[in-house]
Parts: sequence; structure tokens; C-alpha cells
Amino acid sequence: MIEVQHLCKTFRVAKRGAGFGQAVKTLFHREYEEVKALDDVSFSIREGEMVGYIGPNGAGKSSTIKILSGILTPDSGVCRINGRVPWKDRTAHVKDIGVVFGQRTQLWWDVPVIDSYELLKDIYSISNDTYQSNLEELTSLLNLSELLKTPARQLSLGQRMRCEIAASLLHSPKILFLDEPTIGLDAVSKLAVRDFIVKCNEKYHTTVILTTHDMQDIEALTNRIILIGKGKILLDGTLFDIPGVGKGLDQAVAELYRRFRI
Ligand SMILES: Nc1ncnc2c1ncn2[C@@H]1O[C@H](COP(=O)(O)OP(=O)(O)OP(=O)(O)O)[C@@H](O)[C@H]1O
Repeated sequence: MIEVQHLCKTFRVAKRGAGFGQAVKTLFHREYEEVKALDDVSFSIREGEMVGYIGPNGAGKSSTIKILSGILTPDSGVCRINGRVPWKDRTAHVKDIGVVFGQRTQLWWDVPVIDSYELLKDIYSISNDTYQSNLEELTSLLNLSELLKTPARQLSLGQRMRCEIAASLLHSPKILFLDEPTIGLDAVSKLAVRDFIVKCNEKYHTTVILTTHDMQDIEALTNRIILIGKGKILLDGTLFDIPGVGKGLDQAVAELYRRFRI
């Protein structure tokens, strides 16, 4: 269902030295360097799989998720999701996917959450029946009833994340991309979000691709991990394929990063 072959993406960034002198210099002579975010990335994911996409800061996780969700175009390589090329067939593709970027919001900042949901209903052309039943289910499972009338900017991080997850699922997507969905959440909210994702997968067979630095998320949610480092896929297997996992996942993953020098 998700087929990725030989994806490459390089960003061109302006070089900058420190200090005022260097800032003036770059006004007249700008030098660039290339950052290889993705370097020949290939994998495939079957329907209903829950995959943890892990790697250290700057490894290329978000760049991959952006390409899979159609926000970013790769320099080369193939990506097909349900037979579509995400960045070419964006309108059809977005109806099949839900995306949560932990660090960004898809809710309109100044309006009550429920108004954002109504807007998403129109954007995704969700039928009244589907919208009502999804909204009721999400409100009850994620405990949103007190939050729906509040503007997004007045919500705490954990409250907002619960609302974001609901927003990404209103249109019953087949695939859910979660980029650090539990970042900054308290213990209760983390458990609620994890619980909910598992239920979604069990009930609707939703495919979940999760990027996180929280190894408890990985343990709770995924049965397969893909490790990326410096833009390259370094491991694709189960948690038990990580050497020393018996000592604890955090330590085993840290050792793995050191071993691969990433
Ligand atoms: N828009 C951009 N312009 C320039 N460089 C970028 C851009 N987006 C990403 N990069 C660079 O590409 C590399 C991969 O970034 P990416 O955001 O995919 O990493 P990540 O694995 O998600 O990291 P993190 O865990 O810190 O979120 C990094 O070196 C980053 O600086």
C-alpha cells in the first residue's frame, strides 16, 4: 500500500558565519551548502501495519513524512500510496491520510475547536452522517466535550494534541502519519493518545506511521521499526532486532545510534 523506492532529497542552505562582520559579508557574497536529508530511502508498508520511524535529530524523519503526505517533492525516487503519487495527486491523496505534526497545528488558532472541525468537514467533503458519528466517537474516546467550544490558542499542549488527533481522523483516513504526537504531553494524556491509536488500528485497520523520540511510544504502539540516520535506512525489523533490547529500549537505541555513528 505504501511503496517508497530510492527517495532522495537535498536542501540547499545559505552558509552563515557568526557575528556582525560575517552577516555583512553574506549580504554581498552568499555561499551555499547542500544538506542531504534523504539518501536513497526505500521501504514498503502494508495496510494495517503500525510502524515506528525512528532516528536521531536531523536524521530525515520529518522530510520523509512530508513527502509521504504530499507536502514536499523529492529530487528523485518513487513513492506510491494506494497507487497515487502523493505530491502529484494531492487532492485525492489527502482524503486517504490523516497527519499530525506535534509541533504544528492544523486548528485555526482563534476560533473554537468545533468551528475548525466544521471547516475540515467542508474541506474533506465529509458527509453529515460520517461527520456526526466520527465526532461523537472521537469526543468520547479523547474526552473532548469540554474543549470543543474553546479557541485553540487557549488550550494546553496536551488538550490541543487530543483535538489535533481528532481533527486528523474526522474524515476516516486509511493512513495516519504521526510526527511526534506525544511531545510535551503529561502521563495521562500520553496514555490516552496511545490507547486511542491502538483502538483505531484494531477497529478500522488504520495504517500508522509514527515518528518519535519517545521509546515508550514505540514499545506501546509499533511492532515494526525503521531506523533512519543521516538520510539512510539503517535497520528495518522488529524491536527484537535491536541488539541489547533486553537492557531497555532507550539504552539499546542509544547504543545503536552510537554504533551507526549517527
Ligand atoms: N526546509 C529545509 N531547509 C533546509 N534544510 C532542511 C529543511 N528541512 C529539513 N532540513 C534538513 O534536513 C535534515 C533532515 O531534517 P528532518 O527534519 O527530516 O529531520 P528529523 O529526523 O525529522 O529531525 P528531528 O528529530 O530533529 O525532528 C536536517 O539536516 C535538516 O536541517
